[in-house]
Amino acid sequence: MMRNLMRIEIYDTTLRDGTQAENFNISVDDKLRIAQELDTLGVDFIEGGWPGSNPVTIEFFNRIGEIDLKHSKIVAFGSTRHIKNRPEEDANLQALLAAKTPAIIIFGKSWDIHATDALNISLEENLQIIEDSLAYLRPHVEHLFYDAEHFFDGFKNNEEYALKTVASAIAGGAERIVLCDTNGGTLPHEIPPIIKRVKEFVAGLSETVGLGIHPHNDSDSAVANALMAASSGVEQIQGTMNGFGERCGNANLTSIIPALVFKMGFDCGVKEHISRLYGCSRLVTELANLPHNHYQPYVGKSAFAHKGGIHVSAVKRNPLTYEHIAPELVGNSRRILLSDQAGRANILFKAKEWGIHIRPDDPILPAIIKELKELENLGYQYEAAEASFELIMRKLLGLRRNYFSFQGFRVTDNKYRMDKPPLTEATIRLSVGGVEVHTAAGGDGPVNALDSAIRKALIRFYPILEEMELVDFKVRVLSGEYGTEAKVRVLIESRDGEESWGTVGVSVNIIEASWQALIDSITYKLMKEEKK
Ligand SMILES: CC(=O)SCCNC(=O)CCNC(=O)[C@H](O)C(C)(C)COP(=O)(O)OP(=O)(O)OC[C@H]1O[C@@H](n2cnc3c(N)ncnc32)[C@H](O)[C@@H]1OP(=O)(O)O
Ligand SMILES: CC(=O)C(=O)O
Repeated sequence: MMRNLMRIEIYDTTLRDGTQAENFNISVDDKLRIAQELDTLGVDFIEGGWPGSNPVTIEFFNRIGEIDLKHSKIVAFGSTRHIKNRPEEDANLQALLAAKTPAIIIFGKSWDIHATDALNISLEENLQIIEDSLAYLRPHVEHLFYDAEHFFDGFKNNEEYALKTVASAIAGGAERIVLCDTNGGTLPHEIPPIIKRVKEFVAGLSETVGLGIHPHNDSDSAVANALMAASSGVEQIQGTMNGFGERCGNANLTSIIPALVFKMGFDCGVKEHISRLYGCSRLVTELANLPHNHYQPYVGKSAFAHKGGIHVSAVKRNPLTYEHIAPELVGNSRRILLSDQAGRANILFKAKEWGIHIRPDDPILPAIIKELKELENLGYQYEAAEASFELIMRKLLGLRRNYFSFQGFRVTDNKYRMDKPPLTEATIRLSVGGVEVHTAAGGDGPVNALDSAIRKALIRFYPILEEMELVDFKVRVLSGEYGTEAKVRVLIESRDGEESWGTVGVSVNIIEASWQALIDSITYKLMKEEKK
């Protein structure tokens, strides 16, 4: 239910804190591409990096200045000055100014032990460097923010001192005090009373300074903490796309933004473009060359994937029954999965998607479900191999054409010298429309050789097969539950210029299982062309 229409700032730090995540590495070009997408999405502030820390970041700030952003303001990040330097000679503060951004944020210490033990300075000196670093930057920049590092831990340990650091930041000219849960240990119930106290304190010092929050996810509470902070009245939420960030990550903006917009009634720049969220989330993982998390709320591939028959049946009647929001709102889409947990509704949904007409009372329906469940019991799995199941469904309905007829194959691996890889060859026999073909081909391995031989045999009849390629090949050993033989399941993903599709094979023999999946893949491509 919409409760208010308060404006809230969305501040993205994927390009800074996100890059502090293990294995998250992106180039300057990637950073520029992400910044442009965040701008199109309507994020208010984009933290580009720490200009004092590395050449990639400096290049980013040089180049982003030449790009005309429509909505977002770029922020340069850094720390308070070093105790030994005066602000005007501190390299870090100078680098922040050289970045020539409309906004700067610096972090300082709120927790007394960080001043005394990490910086090795007195509590008084810490207050001084916070205030004079900000005061030095203030005249040079449109927006000046202060990241109160470890604020929640500092507040719990020494409330009076943590609040003094906030007072120093306000005295230095910060317009936002961003309360950081740097170690990510704070739990949602702790957020409202602390924010209430800080708001009262800040209100006693300034009428214009607002609060922000920057939660980390070490207790798996970063999103919840951000939402608690929003409902406690902060003006700015900081997080990253997909929650990438140091250690367990930052607050995930792909969960926070839809919650703010659709569930809490907040207004923000992203509201208008929120259907780009799914694409933006995928762009970030793609450029970082990381797998996208299927189970991510809102933007994961599985976020609106329905498997249980009961769910599918109800969703078809009214999606609200098992979907908390409409997937299209964030650019995602509903998916119906095929598995041994499917019922009639799953099959009817898929049939419709594949252009197959089956009436809900068609007596073939129970037979299709039975076939699906029996095959899954034998080790086949159709969630990632829907093309194989479409072929089965068409066969049961008498709608499947035989494009070729296989008579046999042989695969040999000849390890003729111990210091050389084996020579692998496949020979196959098949016929197309009564024409017999007997072909051989070599390959890097047995499956590659088999694939090459099948295509060599078929391509002169079906040149369209040139368009397709195998993009993924997965083998899984199916253990005890399927009997004493070690069965394997092979999943193949193929693609052409238009789409990708998955097929499956199961056998105690890996070559046989691969052959089944290969044949399905080729048959699916031929059927697809014919459907056109
Ligand atoms: C909570 C956060 O996420 S903060 C952001 C963390 N991100 C990063 O650290 C990534 C980028 N960092 C870097 O490239 C490097 O650490 C640099 C360039 C910033 C600094 O490198 P170095 O000068 O070699 O120092 P080092 O990495 O050991 O950091 C410790 C120094 O930073 C100083 N420092 C740490 N926090 C602050 C602060 N808020 N204000 C002033 N100085 C600080 C410490 O006092 C210490 O200096 P000292 O040894 O003279 O006492
Ligand atoms: C500033 C920051 O990244 C933190 O305190 O977590």
